[in-house]
Formats: sequence, structure tokens, C-alpha cells
Amino acid sequence: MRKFNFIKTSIEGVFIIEPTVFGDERGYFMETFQKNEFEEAGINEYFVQDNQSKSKKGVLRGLHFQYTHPQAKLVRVIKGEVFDVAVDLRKASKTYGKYVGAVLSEENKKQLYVPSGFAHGFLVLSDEAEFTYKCSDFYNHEDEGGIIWNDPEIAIDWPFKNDEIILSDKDKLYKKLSETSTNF
Ligand SMILES: Cc1cn([C@H]2C[C@H](O)[C@@H](COP(=O)(O)OP(=O)(O)O[C@H]3O[C@@H](C)C(=O)[C@@H](O)[C@H]3O)O2)c(=O)[nH]c1=O
Repeated sequence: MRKFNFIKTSIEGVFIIEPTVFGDERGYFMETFQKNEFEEAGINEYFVQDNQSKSKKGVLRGLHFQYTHPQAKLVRVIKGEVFDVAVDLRKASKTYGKYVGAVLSEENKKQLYVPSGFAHGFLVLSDEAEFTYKCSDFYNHEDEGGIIWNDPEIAIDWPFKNDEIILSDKDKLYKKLSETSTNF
């Protein structure tokens, strides 16, 4: 029996992944990652770091990447609901500068697989959200990069208005994609 449904998106290599959920009188059980099925779907990653964050409503974390140690990410929500975004930064890609957006929630249990060569970010839609993800390379502070969340050329259709959005000081300072030199 298959444990995951891999749904292709408008960007090559990005998948929405739906788990098979086994409910019973105790609650539920699901697998959240399994090497064999992911590899069959074309996702060949060796994940080396797992992260978790909690954020309040309106918090937008992103759009982040690492310049020379890019991280593929497998992301999901364990509490609440977010709008999650992956922006294609792969120079040779026919969807360069385009994005995929998906609502991920505690309820729908969907995951987003974001390959290396993407910027990633999310906006919290619920009162609070706990977010967890696997990464294919280690965090490297010196290597961190980002793109401003409201870059008009990417034109992400965030579900909240500008004045409802809470950013870190670092995320406020990022520039547009056209002013950022990446090498993916
Ligand atoms: C991301 C990260 C942060 N930190 C530390 C650095 C800092 O003191 C504190 C908070 O870091 P940040 O503000 O960068 O956290 P955050 O804004 O949540 O950064 C994350 O955003 C999402 C969208 C991603 O895709 C991730 O890859 C990562 O960039 O945690 C680590 O120690 N390891 C890590 O892997």
C-alpha cells in the first residue's frame, strides 16, 4: 500500500505530497517521510537537518535560500495553517522567477517538497503555527540569502494585506530578485 500521493505542480521538481492517514479510535498514524517512495517519485535527497519553528498570525518568514550550500526542503505544518511558497531561482529553468504557493495545515497534512535552487517562505494564516522541515544541507549563517517577500516581478499573491504582515528585521532588508545575484 502506498503511503504518499505525489502531486506535480506548475514548476518542474516541486511536489505537493499527501500522506495516507490511518485513523482509528485512538487518533491517527501517518508516515511523514519514506526514502523508497520518495525516490520512486524522483526525490533523491539525503536530509541532514530537521527544523521546527512557531510563529504567530501574520508572520512571514522568507524568502530564503543559501548561496553556495543550497538546501532542498521537505516542509509541513504540525499546528495551524500557513501559505507556503517556493520561488524558482534556477537560471536555466523555464519557470525562473515563478512561484508555487500552497496552503499547508495541521488538518490537510500536506507537505511541499522544495528542491535546491529555490527561495522558500511562508505566511502564517492561523492564530499561530508550528512548522517543521527537513533540509538536505546544514544551516550556514554566512551563506544565507534572501529575496524581498513582495518583489513585484515575482508578484506572490499572499493571502494577507501588507499591513497585516510581520517580518524579521533581516527579512525587511532583502532586495528584489533582479537585484540579487544567485548562481543556481
Ligand atoms: C534557519 C536556522 C536558524 N538558526 C538560528 C539563527 C537565528 O538566531 C535564529 C532564527 O533564524 P531565522 O530568523 O533565519 O529563522 P527563519 O526566518 O525561520 O529562517 C527559516 O525560514 C524558512 C522560510 C526557511 O526556508 C528556512 O530555511 C530558514 O531560512 O535561529 C539556526 O541556528 N539554524 C537554522 O537552520
